[in-house]
Amino acid sequence: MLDTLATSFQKLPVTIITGFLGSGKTTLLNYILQNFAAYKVAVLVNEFGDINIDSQLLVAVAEDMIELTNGCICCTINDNLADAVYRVLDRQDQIDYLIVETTGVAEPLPIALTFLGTELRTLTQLNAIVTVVDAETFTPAEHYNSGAAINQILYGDIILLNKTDLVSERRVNELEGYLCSVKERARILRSEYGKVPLSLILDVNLAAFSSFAETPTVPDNGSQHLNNDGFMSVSFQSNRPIALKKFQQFLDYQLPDNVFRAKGVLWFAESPKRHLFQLSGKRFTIDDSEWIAPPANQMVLIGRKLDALFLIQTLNNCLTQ
Ligand SMILES: Nc1nc2c(ncn2[C@@H]2O[C@H](COP(=O)(O)OP(=O)(O)OP(=O)(O)O)[C@@H](O)[C@H]2O)c(=O)[nH]1
Repeated sequence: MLDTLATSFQKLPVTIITGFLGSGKTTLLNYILQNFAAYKVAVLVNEFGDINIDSQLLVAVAEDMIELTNGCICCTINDNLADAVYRVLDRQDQIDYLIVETTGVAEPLPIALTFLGTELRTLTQLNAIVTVVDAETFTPAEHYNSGAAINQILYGDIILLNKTDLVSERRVNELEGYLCSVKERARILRSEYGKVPLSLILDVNLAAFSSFAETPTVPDNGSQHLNNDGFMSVSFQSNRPIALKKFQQFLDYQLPDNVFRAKGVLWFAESPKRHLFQLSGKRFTIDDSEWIAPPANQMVLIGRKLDALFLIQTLNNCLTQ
């Protein structure tokens, strides 16, 4: 019935952006939103953590954006993701393209199967899975510790070797060779800050050739991978400003090695600006912009076996008295 009805509609093209923690997914999404002007795009952004920092980093956070609730998309595959897609479809007169950004710890397969293995396949067209790889931090050995991370590569139709500005040409060539060897048919592209010709990653219809495109079922254990991989997130919020020196101390001496990724909007007592803090692997950046809401601190830290109490107490100690 739905199949017949759907033939009179244009299926909504869908691109899934996946990739390990901090690889550059939101940066790519921002670039797409700024440069895909001919299309009216809806994005579904999902975050691993209680506070949605990504939504604050996107340039076009408008009524088109539907945020999923906390937790990984593929853990809530039977309700949140599908519901959100139906909400987008309900307003399909306005939307030409759907982009789903997964969390860095998401298994891509259950997400893809939401589009391919349910009634949504009659209404949507999974176009491609784009996997962003951090050229600086990617090492096969570490990624193999995470089932989700390697599956992101294995199921990627397009692999974006990002952050090439941070590594040598030789390293990029080696990585490219490695990625070609584990994922023969993938389209591998190099990028800095996600900048690639959009015609190479959007509206490309590559997913039709993916190995799992014919798979008709949704796995029922999609929520297990978070526990298996051991990732967890810790959230910190405060309405009191941070003392810059104490925060520097925290970064230099107190930040545990098992915090792999952190991001947040920070309020420093010494500055009237809004500071965007990003930590990915060992590298961090702090950029400033103007406040668009009353100043406050919001930060999410992600890693394995985190000591939540220690992190929150230590960050609390960074606040001004
Ligand atoms: N030097 C450099 N930094 C980059 C590049 N792409 C992204 N970044 C930085 O890497 C950090 C993480 O980028 P995001 O786009 O937030 O990464 P993400 O994959 O969305 O992160 P999660 O959703 O937390 O997994 C940010 O500080 C970005 O500015 C790049 O090509 N070169």
